[in-house]
Amino acid sequence: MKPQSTVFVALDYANAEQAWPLIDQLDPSQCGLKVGKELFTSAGPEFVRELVRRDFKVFLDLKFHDIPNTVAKAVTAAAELGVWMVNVHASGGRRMLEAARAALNDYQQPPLLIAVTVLTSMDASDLAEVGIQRSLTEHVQHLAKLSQQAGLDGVVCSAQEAAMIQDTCGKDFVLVTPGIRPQGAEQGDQRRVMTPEQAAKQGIQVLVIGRPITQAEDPAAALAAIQASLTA
Ligand SMILES: O=C(O)c1cc(=O)[nH]c(=O)n1[C@@H]1O[C@H](COP(=O)(O)O)[C@@H](O)[C@H]1O
Repeated sequence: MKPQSTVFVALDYANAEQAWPLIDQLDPSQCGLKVGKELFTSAGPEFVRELVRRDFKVFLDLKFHDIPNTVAKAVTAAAELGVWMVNVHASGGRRMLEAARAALNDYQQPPLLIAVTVLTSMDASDLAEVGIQRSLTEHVQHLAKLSQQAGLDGVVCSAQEAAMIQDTCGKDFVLVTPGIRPQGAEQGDQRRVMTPEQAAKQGIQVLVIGRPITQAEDPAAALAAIQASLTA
């Protein structure tokens, strides 16, 4: 039996006032919440603390990518907020990843530490343009292995790469997949997408879904429909 996938709603709203109407309709035992750059920049750490107080699992998606000392301090600040998961960019390199890992060593219940491999908005031509010579799949695999060697708990990747990473890194390595699009939903800026049903069948632990929920006429109903499709 494959582990059940948890949907994390990407709260990509301009401010807290716009986010609360949806959050108020959600059950913390049914989904997690992702706070990214837009909302964190406007609503700040107190908003994140309030979500934690309300028992939500919070994925703080600030994709830290900086020198090792700075990233270590930033993931420590995230742990102090009580978030469930925090991410960094794998392309920050081994020493940065190891510094982030070491920074969380003293916590009894540290947040899951996850590395972004290749953004799901990128395709092969985007990668070639930034000078990566190997194929997109090979690059994702390379960064996943590096992240695992550095002691991270898992990676962010496209659901299209899930089986390959499970083969390479094992099934306990946590996979977090954005770029999830229900059949017929607009792809927008995402390039490597998969439906929620297909992704859940692969035993991906965390499905990150934003606009198909937040831009729906009734976001809570859109989330409920996606969740029903996962267990159908
Ligand atoms: O780390 C992430 O969450 C992330 C990594 C990635 O490769 N691609 C990606 O889309 N994300 C985030 O996942 C969310 C996807 O949102 P939608 O495309 O609206 O479903 C956004 O908040 C992105 O910032």
